[in-house]
Amino acid sequence: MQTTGDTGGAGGEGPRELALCVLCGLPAAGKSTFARALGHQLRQERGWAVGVLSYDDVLPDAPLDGACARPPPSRWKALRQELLKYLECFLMAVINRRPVSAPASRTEAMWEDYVTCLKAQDLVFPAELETQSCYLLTKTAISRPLILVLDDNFYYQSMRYEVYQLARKYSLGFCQLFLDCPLETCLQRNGQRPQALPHEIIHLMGKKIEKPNPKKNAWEHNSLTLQSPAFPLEASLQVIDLLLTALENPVKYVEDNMEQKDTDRIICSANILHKADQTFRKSVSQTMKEAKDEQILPNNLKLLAEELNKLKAEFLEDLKQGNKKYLCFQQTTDLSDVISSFCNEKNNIVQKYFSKQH
Ligand SMILES: Nc1ncnc2c1ncn2[C@@H]1O[C@H](COP(=O)(O)OP(=O)(O)OP(=O)(O)O)[C@@H](O)[C@H]1O
Repeated sequence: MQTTGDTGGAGGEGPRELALCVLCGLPAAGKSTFARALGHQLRQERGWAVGVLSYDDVLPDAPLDGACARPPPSRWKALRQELLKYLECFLMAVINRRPVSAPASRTEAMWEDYVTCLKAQDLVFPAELETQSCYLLTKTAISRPLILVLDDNFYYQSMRYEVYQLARKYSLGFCQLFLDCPLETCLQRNGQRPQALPHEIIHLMGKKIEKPNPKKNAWEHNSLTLQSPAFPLEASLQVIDLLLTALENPVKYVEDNMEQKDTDRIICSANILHKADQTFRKSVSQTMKEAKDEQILPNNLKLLAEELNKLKAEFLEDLKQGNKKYLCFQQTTDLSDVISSFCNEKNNIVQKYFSKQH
């Protein structure tokens, strides 16, 4: 193993290629098996450095509350976040070409397992004065594209988003691989493992899992779904493509703005809908009051109210969908065209009932 020599900063080499790859899927979908094979392939065929961080290897799996196979959810979440802090320590070391220092606040056994995982993949080695809390980066870790594969279920998008935020914070590449394995296959594979999870957990996760959804979440755009059990050769080309895209397109601040724009647009749309709803309601109730004053028959009053409410619902739906002539509403807060169109159609309906009356 070679050392980095002066780990205090090997400036002048420019930005290095570094990407985080989130691997997600149901328990026993084959994530760890896939991650190992992928790591091997990338090292052999591409000469890349790869760190597979299997959460199962680092997070405690002993029942802490004595009742389930894993710690209770709040503790579990805290542990996962702690692990991301450890990952951040490593990332900062790679980016700044410095030794990896242990965070002051850490769970000792977990930190040791984490470092063991990095050492086993030739990414760090202990500093000369072997202190438990300081490790040097290997040449492997700093001399080539580095892919860090995070292997866990990541079944909620919020779990994956935490990793994305880390990528954004340090302008790293980011991608997601979803291993889509039928529930039955997962149950069957799980049943054959020495330490099988209770089947109910897999059933439950099957119901809860939020697959990567690039249409809904802009930040998930660089995602790939692989159909398990078979991961054909073509898939590996797709995977390489995904990783190359991540390496070549680190998450940039501009995406932050795009996300903010998405959020602003959603808030703006909601506000516009609310405003339109209130205006339509007011207009309908004013018309109904006028109709009563005109002494329209009760049965006709009922029909008129139904027609006007239907019209209101249609207009709101059109707005929501950005349909027809209101397509541009998402970019504007001006509702005057929509309201005048609503009033015209409303007047046509009202006219029918008023003329029946006279
Ligand atoms: N493509 C495959 N074909 C057949 N069996 C497989 C395949 N991939 C994995 N397995 C088997 O399925 C079992 C679960 O695999 P693995 O540990 O890789 O899943 P996992 O998704 O990482 O599970 P967990 O999330 O619970 O850690 C193992 O016994 C493994 O040998």
